Parts: sequence; C-alpha cells; structure tokens
Amino acid sequence: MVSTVRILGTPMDYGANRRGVDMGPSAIRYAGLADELEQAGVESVDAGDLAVPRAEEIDLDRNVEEDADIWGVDNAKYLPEIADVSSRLADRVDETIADGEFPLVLGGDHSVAIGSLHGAAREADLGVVWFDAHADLNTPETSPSGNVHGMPLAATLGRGSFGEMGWAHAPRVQEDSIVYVGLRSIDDRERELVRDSEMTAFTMADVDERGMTSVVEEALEIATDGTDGVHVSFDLDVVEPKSAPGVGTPVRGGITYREAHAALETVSERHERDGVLRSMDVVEVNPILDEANETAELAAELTASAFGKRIL
Ligand SMILES: NC(=[NH2+])NCCC[C@H](N)C(=O)O
Ligand SMILES: [Mn+2]
Ligand SMILES: [Mn+2]
Repeated sequence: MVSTVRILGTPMDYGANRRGVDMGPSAIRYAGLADELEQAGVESVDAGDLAVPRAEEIDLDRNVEEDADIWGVDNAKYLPEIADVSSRLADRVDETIADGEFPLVLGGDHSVAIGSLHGAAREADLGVVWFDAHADLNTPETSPSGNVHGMPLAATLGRGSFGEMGWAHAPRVQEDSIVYVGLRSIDDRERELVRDSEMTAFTMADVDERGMTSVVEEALEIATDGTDGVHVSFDLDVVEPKSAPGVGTPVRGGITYREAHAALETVSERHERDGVLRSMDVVEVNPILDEANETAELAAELTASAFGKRIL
C-alpha cells in the first residue's frame, strides 16, 4: 500500500511543440482517476494543476536566438518555459515526499519528467524505470526535432548543454540505475548514446522473448540496487497505438493492453513487498488525437494497477 497519493497535474505541452498534451491532466481526471485509485484501496488528494504559462501570454514569435542567448543552445524549443515549469514541479514533488505523501505527476508531455525526477532525487538516490517507445536521451546537440520531450533523460543526467542547467541535472540519478522498458523507436544519433551508456535497455524484442513480468522484475532489481527508491515514468506511447491512440508520437508494435497492466501490477507487487516506489509520472496523453478519451481511461486504469488494483 502506498501512502496518500497526491495528484500533481502538469498541463504542459511545450516539450512536444504545443500539440495538445496540455489537456492530458483533465482528460485523465475525467476518465475517473480518483475512483480508480479508490478501487485500488489508496487514498488520493488532488492538488490541482501547476500553473503553466499560457501560449497566448508568451511571445511565440520570440526569436530562437533569444533562447540561445539565455541558455547557450538553439535547438531546444520553449526551453525557458520548460525550465520555469520544471523548477516549480520539482519543488512540489519534493514537498509532497517531505509531507509523507506520494507524488503522482500527470502530464503533459514527457519533459515534465525533468521536474519529477529533479524533485524526487533531491533527498534520495533514485532509480528510474522508464516505460517508453522512445529513449528520450537526445541532447539539444543531437535532437532531430528540437522537442524537449525527446530529451528528459539527457537533461536529468546533465548531458551536453544540460550540464550547465541546475534545474535539469539531478546528480542523485545515476545512469546505471536507469532502465528502459518497451523501446522501439530510437534516432540514429541517439542509438549510439543508448549503446554507450550504462543504462539498461529492455526493448520490445526483450519483452517478446522474456515476457513482461520477468522484464519488469529485473528492471526493478536494477533500479533498486544501491538506490533509496524508484521513480516510474510511464509514457503512454509505450502501448500499442491501437489501444492507446491518443499520443503525439505513436509507434506501432507496442506493448499490449494486458502487458501494460502486467507491467504495472508487477511494480505494485514489488512495492507491496518492500515499499520501493517513491514517485511516478504518467505522460503524453493527447486528448486531441484520442478516440473518445480511450487513452486517458487507459492511463487512469494503469495507474490504479500500479497502486495495487487487482482483477480479483
Ligand atoms: N516523449 C516522447 N514522446 N518523445 C518522443 C521523441 C521523438 C524523437 N526521438 C525526438 O527526439 O524528437
Ligand atoms: Mn517519452
Ligand atoms: Mn515516447
């Protein structure tokens, strides 16, 4: 059982170049997240949404060179907004843990994980299990898109120009405590980064071969080894697009509906045994691209599985 879950909505889509994921938190709430959590037997409190600067209020015509002046990088879109939101989110996550509650961050695009990880790793050495079709390890120097949702792990590890950004780099997250599950779409330059890293990558081929339960059990072994707790980051695009159509960067060949539940049930079983879970985020639900809120419903259901909801 986890302590009270504190829901921290983070309606940000700047990391995905403004494509509608900012509506993710409300869609997941409408899909019945609070009820699902109640059925899982956990108490939850909804802390509402973090204030995210509205697109109308920022200067969208701002020359990218201005961002480059501030950060010394010119290939990371909306970096000033993302830095602002990430720092505030990190404070909220840290506060939540200090208050004895469990931070559940609802994205928003995957750049919100920069703030979740930074906050959760302030007072602890943190392992990470990263469910995703993508590796999200690009730096501004390698990114083909300039979208920061493809960079959160590089940011956390302080790679490339992120090394200079205190709001991004979380030194208590060590590379060898990060484990991917479900990878199947990696950019060419990113592939080298993953191969040369100390992270463990369970691709879809590993899931095929070994089965989800065994993969996630081992992922948790690695992420808990030498750390004080684990953050689970769940990008809905890890799921097969037929079951999760409402995501901005769908890739076919993903995990099935049942595998997704099995993955998070495995997380909750482990947590029930030794309380390893410290924080979680659920990201990339895009209601504009969804079909009748199906992906948000899946996100709510899967979250309940992570907190102990069972069939029987
Ligand atoms: N969190 C995500 N959905 N990331 C998608 C990243 C796609 C691509 N690798 C990029 O860097 O642009
Ligand atoms: Mn991602
Ligand atoms: Mn992804």
